[in-house]
Amino acid sequence: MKFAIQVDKLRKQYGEHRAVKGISFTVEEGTLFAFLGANGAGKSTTIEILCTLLEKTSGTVKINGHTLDASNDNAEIRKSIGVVFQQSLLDERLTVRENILHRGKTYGLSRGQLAENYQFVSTYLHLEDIEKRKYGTLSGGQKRRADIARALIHRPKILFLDEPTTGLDPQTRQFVWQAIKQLQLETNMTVFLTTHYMEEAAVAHHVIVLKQGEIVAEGTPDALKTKYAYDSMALVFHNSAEGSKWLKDNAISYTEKLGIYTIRVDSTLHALDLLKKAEPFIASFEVIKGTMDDVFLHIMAEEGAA
Ligand SMILES: Nc1ncnc2c1ncn2[C@@H]1O[C@H](COP(=O)(O)OP(=O)(O)OP(=O)(O)O)[C@@H](O)[C@H]1O
Repeated sequence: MKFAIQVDKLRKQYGEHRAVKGISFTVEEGTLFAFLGANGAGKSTTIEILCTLLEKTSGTVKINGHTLDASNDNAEIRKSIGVVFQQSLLDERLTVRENILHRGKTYGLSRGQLAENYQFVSTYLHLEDIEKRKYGTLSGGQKRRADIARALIHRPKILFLDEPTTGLDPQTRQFVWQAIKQLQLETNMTVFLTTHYMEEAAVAHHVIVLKQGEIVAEGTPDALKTKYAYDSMALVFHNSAEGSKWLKDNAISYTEKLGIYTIRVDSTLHALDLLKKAEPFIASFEVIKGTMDDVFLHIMAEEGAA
């Protein structure tokens, strides 16, 4: 197994404030890695350190085999990563194409290589319709596409994205997110992202939940869902009194709201088993799968609200 990122006991202190408290984790090459956390958890601080933009207080960090803060390594790290932050870095007065090509030149790419790379980013981010427009005139979603294209022009091994879809409308968010996922899958690039959207974290290979500078949970989305979320089943009975009696007689705990009885189930098969037994009483039912939202809420509640 090859690691794109290795972080060991990373700490960051702003004066007296301990923003990151000795976290350790690894990111496998070619995976999509999601960093979750409530506001102020330390996500941006961590990502800025990994991208060489902020000095760490202590700990070791390796990016693509280069050790952060070792001689010349930070320059090598910068060449091998692409970064998209919440604030854009593109020039409002230049066209999208000019902005991206200008960025490519700062990496010393040859004319041929630059043209090839531009074609690559343009295809993935669908730049055809916006490349001739000035960056300052674009919508939020169009800007985001250009931001990501700029970060990819030198074909980095790792793409860092700090809340890439925050503030976008749902349709644009979906579009940008599809492009990121497709890129990751088809080019085997490592993608490290912070996000507030649980459905985005749900498709990551690995998720870390950060709280007040510490890792409070990590694993695959499935493992986290198994541990922190559960499936439930909503039942409507022909006769509520008879239905609730059946639940009580079978020692099944439930909550009830407006005649809908919700019970916890271990799995879909468990739900099926219960349905067979309670069939004479049931007018309708719905099995509700546990979500990453449940995971996040559960972890936040468990560890005390931020
Ligand atoms: N330059 C700074 N000086 C002092 N404290 C800071 C500085 N930058 C961040 N902090 C503090 O460090 C903690 C972590 O902040 P950080 O921005 O990394 O969190 P975050 O998880 O990215 O939050 P958000 O989701 O709101 O962006 C917060 O308590 C924040 O107030």
